Amino acid sequence: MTSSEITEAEGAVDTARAGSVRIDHVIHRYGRGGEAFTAVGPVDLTVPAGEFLVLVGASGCGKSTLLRLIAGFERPTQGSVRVSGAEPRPGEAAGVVFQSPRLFPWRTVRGNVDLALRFAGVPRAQWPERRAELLARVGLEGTERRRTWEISGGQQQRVAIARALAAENPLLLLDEPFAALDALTRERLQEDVRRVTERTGRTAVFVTHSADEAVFLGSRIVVLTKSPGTVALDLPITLPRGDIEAEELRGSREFAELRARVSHAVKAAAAA
Ligand SMILES: Nc1ncnc2c1ncn2[C@@H]1O[C@H](COP(=O)(O)OP(=O)(O)OP(=O)(O)O)[C@@H](O)[C@H]1O
Repeated sequence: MTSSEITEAEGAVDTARAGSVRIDHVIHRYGRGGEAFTAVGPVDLTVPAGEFLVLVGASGCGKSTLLRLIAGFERPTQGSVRVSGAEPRPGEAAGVVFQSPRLFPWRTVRGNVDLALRFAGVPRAQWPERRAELLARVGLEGTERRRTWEISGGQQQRVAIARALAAENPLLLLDEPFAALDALTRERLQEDVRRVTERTGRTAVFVTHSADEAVFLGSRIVVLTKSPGTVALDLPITLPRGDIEAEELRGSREFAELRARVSHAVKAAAAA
């Protein structure tokens, strides 16, 4: 047992550890004065390093706002957010993947990944090796010279994931990254993201509308109430992972039961 496991077993999570997230009494409002609108909170949430947390909830309940607060794109109106023990700074706190890939269309796959490596401060001499490694990790070997408009939507989203992984950041934030993809591509990418985070030991916070996606990916699922979003359900997911094929897992009774439970909680939270 490592020292961090001992700490967690004792009930206290080491929130200064790289990749951990701590959200304390956070409330976030958009606008000011009489126009102010409370989008989130109050929320208290601690995400230990290495966890795969999925945020689920009805449209407009504040999932993306919470993710933006963790990324450091927004500062909370009240309360505090800490990533790896410090106030998050945009571009430094986490690798972020959005619903649309947001690639540079005039660049090749290689050019897009290299730009991320440059932003991450990786010395140029290491780019070829790191690029090859990142593209292999997301199943894009051999596509380096292709323009982003020459590859499929699923492949574009894989490039976006490779870019987010370029910074070697211990935290990955994903905001409905597969929502625009067809069902088959979506399932494949879910398997890839799960594998990548498991292999690299990264913490992930993933936003989705889908109970199915949440149960497949999450080691923990948090369902938010309708706006302003607060925690309605905090559910650890203990499905077998390493020893079971994705198809078998998706077809299992335990999977179906959890999916039904999450789906029910999302509907109840939206109606409350
Ligand atoms: N920049 C902004 N200015 C004002 N209001 C905003 C802003 N961003 C979000 N909101 C509002 O805050 C609420 C929460 O939005 P948010 O995007 O976080 O929800 P969400 O759960 O991610 O929604 P969806 O699932 O539809 O993407 C919504 O009512 C939204 O209209």
